[in-house]
Amino acid sequence: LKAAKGGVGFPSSSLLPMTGTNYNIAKLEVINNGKSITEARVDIDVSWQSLEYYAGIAGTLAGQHIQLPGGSFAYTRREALGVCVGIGAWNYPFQIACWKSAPALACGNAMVFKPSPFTAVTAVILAEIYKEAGVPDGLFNVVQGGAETGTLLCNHPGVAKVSFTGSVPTGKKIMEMSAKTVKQVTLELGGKSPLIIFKDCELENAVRGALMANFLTQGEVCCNGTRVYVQREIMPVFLEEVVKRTKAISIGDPLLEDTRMGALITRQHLDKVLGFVSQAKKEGAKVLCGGEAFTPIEPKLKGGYYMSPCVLDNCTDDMTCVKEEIFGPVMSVMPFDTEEEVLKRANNTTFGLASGVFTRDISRAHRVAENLQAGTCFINNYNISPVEVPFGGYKQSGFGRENGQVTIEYYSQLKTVVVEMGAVDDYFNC
Ligand SMILES: NC(=O)c1ccc[n+]([C@@H]2O[C@H](COP(=O)([O-])OP(=O)(O)OC[C@H]3O[C@@H](n4cnc5c(N)ncnc54)[C@H](O)[C@@H]3O)[C@@H](O)[C@H]2O)c1
Ligand SMILES: NCCCC=O
Repeated sequence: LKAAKGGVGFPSSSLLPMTGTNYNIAKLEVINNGKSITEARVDIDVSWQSLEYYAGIAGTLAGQHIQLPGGSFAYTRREALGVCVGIGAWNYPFQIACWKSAPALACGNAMVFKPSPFTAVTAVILAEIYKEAGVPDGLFNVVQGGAETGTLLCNHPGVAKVSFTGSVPTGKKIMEMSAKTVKQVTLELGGKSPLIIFKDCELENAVRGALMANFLTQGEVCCNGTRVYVQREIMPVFLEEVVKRTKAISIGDPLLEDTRMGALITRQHLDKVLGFVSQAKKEGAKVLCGGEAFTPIEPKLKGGYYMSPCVLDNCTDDMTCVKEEIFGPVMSVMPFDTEEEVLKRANNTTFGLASGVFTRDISRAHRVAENLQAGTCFINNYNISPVEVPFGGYKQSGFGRENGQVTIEYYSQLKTVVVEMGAVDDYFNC
């Protein structure tokens, strides 16, 4: 099971069949969400890696010793916040529950977790796993429900912190509710991330990267690089390759080993994504492939929420498909000429979750990473999120981080203890 190390992406070793509990959770996640079994396995691997990582860190939490004059000193203690609420989105149900609860529990907090009502099942499995591992009753709790339940949790005076994963509009409400009792907040919100492909890139990798940046989990990934900027000279060859491979993606029963794209989350969401494609056409974009409801051959899959992955050409920065988060398998491709120009265009958004650059020029790669206004920049890859690496947004994509050591700071508070070793000053002369 430890063969797979990685994140959203597909380390090839993670495609090995799994057995036992992890495989059962992955299957449940497929039924929960509709994503392919190969992806769900990666999600479950990333999830247990998060539990192991923070369990290891728990014993290392430490403060600082500060020497003061006269032998006095101060020290700091990292302490728990109290009851933390976790509210999750439906695209990575089990993984989100682990990314929030593992650091929360490692820091000594209790957590009440509310999954999305569209994917209610696997968070309960996590609660069972914690119980089996010896976590005392009441330390990790799952409550089911939608906006109303989430509102009650955010307004509860006994809650110290809310860690939220979801859309920007809901994130704003969470912040507003939490402000009433000055709760700490972590917001992991949406994105419309740029992926910049320079003409000196390794084209094969850039094409694979563009698929990774757009079509995992049916395109329902917050950090997807859906604004693909391609340097003009290589646009024809890039488009030819990317369209050829997009057309070859196998869509169908997500429980089958060969399937690489399952079903979208709901009929309503499928209609919304298809609506973005229609709007893009009206605004002048050209559909190079996909963008339609898809009916797999198997009779039992009729009526499923499938769509063919879509590549849009002739896009411009002012189009709806380029400005708004679609959260479906729709890639918008645009040409650019210079580094300066593409950086300006890439940063011209209220989002700032992720970004990517493909180039062989090492100086350019780091310069572009420095200048992109996003919480993550992938160089020559995309959508890799190992548990050791902090993940989170800039601008309206949120604040706070998940994964990595830094997340400890978001689930704990610092107490300072000041120790006097001499006499107290007779300042008042009395
Ligand atoms: N940055 C990240 O790490 C990350 C990860 C996954 C998804 N997302 C984002 O999530 C969005 C898609 O997920 P979604 O449709 O589930 O988002 P959403 O905002 O509709 O819902 C997210 C969660 O909030 C709850 N909720 C809804 N209204 C609420 C309210 N008023 N008060 C409290 N809770 C409320 C929902 O029940 C659900 O559990 C996309 O925008 C995507 O980019 C971000
Ligand atoms: N697995 C991390 C990606 C979550 C974003 O949707």
